[in-house]
Amino acid sequence: MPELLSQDTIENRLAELEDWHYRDSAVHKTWKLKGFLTAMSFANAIAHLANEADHHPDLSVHDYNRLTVRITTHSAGGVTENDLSMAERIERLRHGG
Ligand SMILES: C[C@H](O)[C@H](O)[C@H]1CNC2=NC(N)=NC(=O)C2=N1
Repeated sequence: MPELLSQDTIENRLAELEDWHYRDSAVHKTWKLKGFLTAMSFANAIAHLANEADHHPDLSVHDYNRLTVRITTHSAGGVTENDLSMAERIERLRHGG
């Protein structure tokens, strides 16, 4: 089972990523996209990535054009390397990496 990371470790890693925050035992970010379908498409792209990695974030398309992603490791009850790694992969996806 992946181990829980300390708040310091989590915050140091998130400092390398734009607009990601640590709260309530999870890392999360909200994007404002061009429109509803853009937000849905981005959510779907993340869903494919997540399924491949077998690590599944909470995804919420809300307020017309916003997507909120919340990532935690359910089996560990908090943030592990798997969550930070997924956040980094989502950023690369978003920036076409
Ligand atoms: C069997 C399978 O690997 C587990 O159920 C995985 C699936 N996806 C998961 N996703 C997340 N976010 N946390 C988990 O603990 C988790 N466990």
